[in-house]
Amino acid sequence: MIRARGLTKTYGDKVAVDQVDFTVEPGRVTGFLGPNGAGKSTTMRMILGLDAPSAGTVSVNGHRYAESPAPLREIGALLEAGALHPGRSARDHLRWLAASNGIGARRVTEVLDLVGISSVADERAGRYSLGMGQRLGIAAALIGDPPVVVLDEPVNGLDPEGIRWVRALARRLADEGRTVFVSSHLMSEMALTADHLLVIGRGRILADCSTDAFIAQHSASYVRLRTPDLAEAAAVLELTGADVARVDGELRVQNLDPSGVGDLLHSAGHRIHELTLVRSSLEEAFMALTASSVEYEAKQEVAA
Ligand SMILES: Nc1ncnc2c1ncn2[C@@H]1O[C@H](COP(=O)(O)OP(=O)(O)OP(=O)(O)O)[C@@H](O)[C@H]1O
Repeated sequence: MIRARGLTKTYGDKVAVDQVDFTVEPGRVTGFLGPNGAGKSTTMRMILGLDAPSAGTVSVNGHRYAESPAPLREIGALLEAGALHPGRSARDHLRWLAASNGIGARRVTEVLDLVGISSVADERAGRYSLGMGQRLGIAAALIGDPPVVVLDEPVNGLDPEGIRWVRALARRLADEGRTVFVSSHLMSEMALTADHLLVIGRGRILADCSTDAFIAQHSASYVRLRTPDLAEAAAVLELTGADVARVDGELRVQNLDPSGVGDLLHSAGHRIHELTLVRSSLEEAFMALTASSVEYEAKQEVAA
């Protein structure tokens, strides 16, 4: 598992990650969700020992990454695509990685098959599409058969088939009992991929809960009502304690379901032109949750 305690990273005056505590558990996909600049990559770089924390600690399987005798067998990571020698083939790149970590050459063939690029494995990586590059990056992450896998924005730039593939792979890795930590700035993507969510904004953890709990808590709904008798209908509904707002010539009703609204208005003799249950999207919930952090960023930049 991955465990962060008081994890902090500052760049000059800028606090990129601010006293963060979290645990990423094995056997499930944990989504690391936050808007651009929230601190996801910085956190992941600290997990991998690529950046030193300014304060606090982060450990992988109980110890710091830098203390691991065989890091690629401990944790596999996809950080950014394209950090690859363009003249080298996928197979050579993976062979070199395997050899320098004491991993047998057979594993190279296995991971090439696993990510589906065996047929182009001897081509120069410079010719690869973005999707193929991402698959190669994932192959490199998995070469040591690590129990912990960290993927930073793995679906960025992928086509729908590639996105589905990454999702299925993350699921399979978690089902095998691994710790899978995947970052994204897209709520909709995380809702489909992750069992558990860690939401970060302005370097702070804003939510740490199951995806189901997040959806239940944040996907607000209301009943949209169109009627020629707006004021009277609102009065009838308010008498029952419903929360009624008048917006753009319609009523928005909370605390009552559509059949409750319909029955009440019918018995009071009002005509109904529309009765719809409207659910706010998860994307909206996520934007609302992280809005203050984004606003703060924007204001800071304007001030600077
Ligand atoms: N090397 C650095 N020097 C100065 N500031 C940095 C550095 N790296 C990151 N930052 C700042 O730290 C904050 C967090 O950045 P980080 O890249 O971790 O965010 P992120 O959530 O991964 O966003 P994105 O999705 O845009 O990559 C940002 O405000 C960024 O500008």
